[in-house]
Amino acid sequence: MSKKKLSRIDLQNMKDKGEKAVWMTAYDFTTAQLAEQAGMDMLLVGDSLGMVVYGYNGTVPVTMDQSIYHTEAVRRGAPNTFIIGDMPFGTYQAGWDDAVKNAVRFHKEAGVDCIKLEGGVRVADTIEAITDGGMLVMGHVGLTPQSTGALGGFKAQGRTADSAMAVIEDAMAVYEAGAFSLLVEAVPPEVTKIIADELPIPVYSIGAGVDCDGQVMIVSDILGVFQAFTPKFVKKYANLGAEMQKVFETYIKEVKAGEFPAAEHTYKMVQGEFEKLQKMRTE
Ligand SMILES: Nc1nc(=O)c2c([nH]1)NC[C@@H]1CN(c3ccc(C(=O)N[C@@H](CCC(=O)O)C(=O)O)cc3)CN21
Ligand SMILES: CC(C)C(=O)C(=O)O
Ligand SMILES: [Mg+2]
Repeated sequence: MSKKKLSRIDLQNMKDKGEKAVWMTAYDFTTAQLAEQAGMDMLLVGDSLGMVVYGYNGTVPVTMDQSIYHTEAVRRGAPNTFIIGDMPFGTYQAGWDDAVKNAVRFHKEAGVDCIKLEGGVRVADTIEAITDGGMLVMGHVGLTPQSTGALGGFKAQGRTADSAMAVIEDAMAVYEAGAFSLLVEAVPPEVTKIIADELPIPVYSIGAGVDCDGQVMIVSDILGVFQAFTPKFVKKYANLGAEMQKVFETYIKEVKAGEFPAAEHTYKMVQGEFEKLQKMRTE
């Protein structure tokens, strides 16, 4: 099955027609290939890779190089899918110059279609600078995992009127700065609906309810392979972790018992060559 890669216009049309966009994270070639074959609208090479691939307890340690390597692999697996590069912590905080250069790296080295960065009012100028550079920016407001230090943990946002106002103001700032779309994370659905209704650009949710223009999930969560924690908003569509463990156990058992490899997993010597070899070794 070959499909045409979506553009920002397609994504905008989907919002305008009320058609949901579905995306997930991917960090490797194989997963990206399967997602493209399944018809995924977009793929995010999330800095969540720090937690689900590298085992850090947050996203703060993730580097630009790590993100580039994984994004290159995902692009090779999904050449016809809209790919979002996730700007790691520290690659856009120190100034526009840095931010624009790192956004350019994602495009030149990893072939992304857009980049995403976290924050609202405080990153509006940065979004504007990258947009002025001719690149597409997706905003990310609500729970912003790179600032869990400031937020006091991975906590849902917008649960009080004051906090909801702050999330809405962040969303407005991201839009006014020129972002082409916005991700809202871990916010009550009523607040997300206000944002999706008021902003003309597509508004997507992770843990922020159904009343918006699409959803994203972490691939390791929907497959049921990530065990360290499960956010409330995750739906596990399978328990592949248990399946994987069963495979590993069976493999161990069969090798120990001498049952694997069987004849069909081995190579045959060319006719007559083994006899020749035995003769050579006795001469
Ligand atoms: N595997 C994975 N899934 C994710 O959704 C995810 C990551 N990793 N890494 C980056 C961030 C971190 N995220 C998280 C992590 C934990 C909670 C969580 O456990 N929240 C609690 C409530 C905590 C509170 O409000 O105090 C919950 O019950 O949802 C939420 C989002 C979302 N992102
Ligand atoms: C929370 C999600 C969508 C994200 O930014 C990531 O996977 O890094
Ligand atoms: Mg991220």
